[in-house]
Amino acid sequence: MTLPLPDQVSEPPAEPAAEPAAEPATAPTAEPQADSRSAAVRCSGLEYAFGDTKAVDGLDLTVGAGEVFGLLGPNGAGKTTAIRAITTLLPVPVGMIQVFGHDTAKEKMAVRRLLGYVPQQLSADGGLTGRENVSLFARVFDVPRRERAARVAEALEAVGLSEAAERMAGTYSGGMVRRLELAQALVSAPRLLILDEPTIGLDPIARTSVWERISEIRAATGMTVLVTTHYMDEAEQYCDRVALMHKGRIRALGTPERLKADLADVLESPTLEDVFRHHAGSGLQGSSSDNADGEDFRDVRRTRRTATRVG
Ligand SMILES: Nc1ncnc2c1ncn2[C@@H]1O[C@H](COP(=O)(O)OP(=O)(O)OP(=O)(O)O)[C@@H](O)[C@H]1O
Repeated sequence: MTLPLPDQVSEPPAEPAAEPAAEPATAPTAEPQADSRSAAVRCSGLEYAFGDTKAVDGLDLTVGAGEVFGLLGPNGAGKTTAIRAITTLLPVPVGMIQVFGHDTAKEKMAVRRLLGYVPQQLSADGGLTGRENVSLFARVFDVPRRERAARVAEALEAVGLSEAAERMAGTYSGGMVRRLELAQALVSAPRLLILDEPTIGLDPIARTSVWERISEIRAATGMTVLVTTHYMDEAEQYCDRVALMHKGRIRALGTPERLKADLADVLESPTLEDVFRHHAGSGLQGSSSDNADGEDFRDVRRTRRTATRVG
C-alpha cells in the first residue's frame, strides 16, 4: 500500500499539552485512558439536544492517536450526534471537543483539515465513475493539483477498487460503494478517519472486506480511526478500545477483552453484548449479521435512509 502518511501531506499542528482527560463518571472499568497529550479526540461534558430530546448527555471521551476506537450503542444512543459534533458539523452548545488539540468551536477549519468523514448517508454519486467520485473529493479537500491523480489512484488502490475505477458507481455492490466512500475520505490523507456505521446494510463478506481495508490503512498510515457501530462482533474483532453508549452517555469503556474480563465473576464467558446489557440494562437490537446478501447501490441507499429515519 502506498497511501501517504497523514503527516507527510500536511504539516501537523503543534499539540498543546493538555490536562488529563476526565474519566467518564459511569465508566466501571479501570482501563487506562489514552494519554491526552497524544489524544486524537477529547470530549468533555458534551451535551446536545434536539428540542426536548437529549441526544448527548454529558459525554466524556478520549480517543488516543493511532487507535481504532469503537463507539457502540443501539439506534438512538447518540453516536451520530456525537460524531457530527466532533466533525464540526454540529455546534457544541455545552462542553468541549478537541481534535489533536484544536478546539472544534474555535478552530473549525483546522479541525476539518485533519478529518476524513464517512457519514451514514450515501455520499457517492451513482452517475459518476469510481475515479470521478474520488477526484471530486480531492478537489473539494484541496489536494494540490499536481498530486491529485496519484493520490486518487492510491486511495482507490488502498480500498481495492483500481480495476473498477472506470465503472459508474451506480453499478457497484453495497460493499464496493462503502469502500469507494472510504477512498473519498482517504484522499485528503486525514489524521483522523471517522466512520459512521461503515458496514450497515452490508452482507458478512462485504463487512469483512471493509474492515480489512480499514485495518490495512491504519497499519500503513498510523491514522486514528473512530468508528460507530451497533455490531458488537465487529467491534470486538477490530477495535482496540470501545465505548458503550446508551441514552447519550458512555456506560462502559475499555478494551473488549478487559470489559468482558470485568464481568467474568458475574457471568460465565461473557460477550460484549452481555457487557452492554449489564451496563445499559438492555441489549442491543440487530447486532448480529442479519443483512441480506447481494445488496447494491440502491439497496445501500435505502437501508441507510431507513436507518437514518428510524434514528
Ligand atoms: N435531526 C434530528 N432532529 C430531532 N431528533 C434527532 C435528530 N437527530 C437525532 N435525533 C434524536 O437524537 C437521539 C440520538 O440520535 P443519534 O442519531 O445521534 O443516535 P445514534 O446512536 O447515532 O443512532 P443511529 O445508529 O440510529 O444513527 C435520538 O433520539 C434521535 O431520534
